[in-house]
Amino acid sequence: MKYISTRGQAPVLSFEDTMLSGLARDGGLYLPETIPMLSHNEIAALNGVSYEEAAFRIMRPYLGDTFTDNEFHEIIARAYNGFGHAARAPLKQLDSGHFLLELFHGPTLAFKDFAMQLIGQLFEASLKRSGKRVCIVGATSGDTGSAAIEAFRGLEAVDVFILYPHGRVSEVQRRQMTTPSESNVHALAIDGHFDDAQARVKDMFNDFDFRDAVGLAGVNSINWARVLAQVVYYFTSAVSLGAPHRKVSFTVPTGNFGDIFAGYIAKRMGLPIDQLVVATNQNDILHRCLTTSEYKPDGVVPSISPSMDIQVSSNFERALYYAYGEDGAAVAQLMDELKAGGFSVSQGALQALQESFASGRCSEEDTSATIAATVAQSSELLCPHSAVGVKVANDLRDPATPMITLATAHPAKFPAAVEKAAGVHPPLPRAMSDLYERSERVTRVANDLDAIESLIKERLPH
Ligand SMILES: Cc1ncc(COP(=O)(O)O)c(C=O)c1O
Ligand SMILES: N[C@@H](CCOP(=O)(O)O)C(=O)O
Repeated sequence: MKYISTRGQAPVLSFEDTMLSGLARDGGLYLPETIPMLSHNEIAALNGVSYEEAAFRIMRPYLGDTFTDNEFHEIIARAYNGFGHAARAPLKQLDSGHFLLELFHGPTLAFKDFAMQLIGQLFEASLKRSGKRVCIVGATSGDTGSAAIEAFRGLEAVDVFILYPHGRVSEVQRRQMTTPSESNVHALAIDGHFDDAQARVKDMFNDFDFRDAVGLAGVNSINWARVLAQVVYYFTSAVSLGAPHRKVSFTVPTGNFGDIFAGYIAKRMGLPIDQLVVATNQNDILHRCLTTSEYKPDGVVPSISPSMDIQVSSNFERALYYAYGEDGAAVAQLMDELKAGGFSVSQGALQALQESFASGRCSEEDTSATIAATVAQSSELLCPHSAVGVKVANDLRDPATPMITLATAHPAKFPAAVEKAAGVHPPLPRAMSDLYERSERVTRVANDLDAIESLIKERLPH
């Protein structure tokens, strides 16, 4: 399996090199040259197998000869061993025809653990074999950072620097990033919002001297392996509701477009998905683009679902690549226009996007009201991101088709918003109950590329 860039001008890479290199050298994002299909029978045969076995069967075709089957089985087993639920991604029924896919039973209580725990194991196995060392730099609005730090803390051949927007993540998210004591992990609080942090990370990848000097790697969803790992739970949940013999729909709380894009890949692999619904908070650039064709970032507004406070949605580029008929030059042109303020999607591409994705927006008031109503009706305490999904799913769903809404984080990561909405305090799981007593280690940084690069170079072991 070979991987190509959305902008068409970067070297074609293997799975392993794609995983270790992050952003393509032309600024684009890597995608597999072809998307492998699973047959009707292969999908049906996923029914009743463990999450780990399903993960093996779904991801194996993408890996080429990077690992033997045996090695890959062991990597997957280690990745999901620490999850707090035997099913890994259990489904709960909310009401007739509406199901919640709980993706928060991993070590940092958000869906990011599904990919990050796996990537931690993949990196470790690959780097042990090659003897190489990498420097991971990531941007986070809260959950990617904590999942990355958890997955890579203490690893010999990896240093991790996570940029998070100062004052714009929840206290639990911040503490998950700032309290690990291992010297190879570094939390950096940047003056700015998530889009600034993500832009600086991409700048570092595009600064080839820096990139090559430090051995830069990325674990944001620019990394194809992140998206790939997230494809798995679309299959396992759909199959448990009767796929491939019947269609299901998904609603996905969306910010950087990685999770919903994994759903799109699942559909292209043959999973019979009816609606794929993008659910946004008040930072609704994706909903506006999918309904009007205009993609013009106009400033991030803080919300009670802070992990989705994003206006420059990285993986939308991958969706645009397919919507423009796999035309890398057209994507590169749009990304240039974005740098200058924004772009309009062509009519043909908009139609293609609308054939793949529906969308809706949830206000702050509706987010709180959905948390309150859901706990009253079904005893399920939602985090604000999942509530955005549930509200939009209720607005758009077709009662004839089961709807699965992705519950992307545990309510205990956002206790203030949840308690205000529902009057219930969500306690942290026991393993984390002393989180508020642990001491924090964080460095405040300006939104300045040179300053951040210098700090990283100083901190790296010489
Ligand atoms: C809890 C939570 N929900 C939803 C999202 C949005 O996911 P994506 O960025 O893949 O669209 C995020 C951030 O990624 C998140 O942390
Ligand atoms: N919401 C994310 C933002 C980064 O997204 P990613 O999927 O590209 O890593 C977060 O929690 O950090």
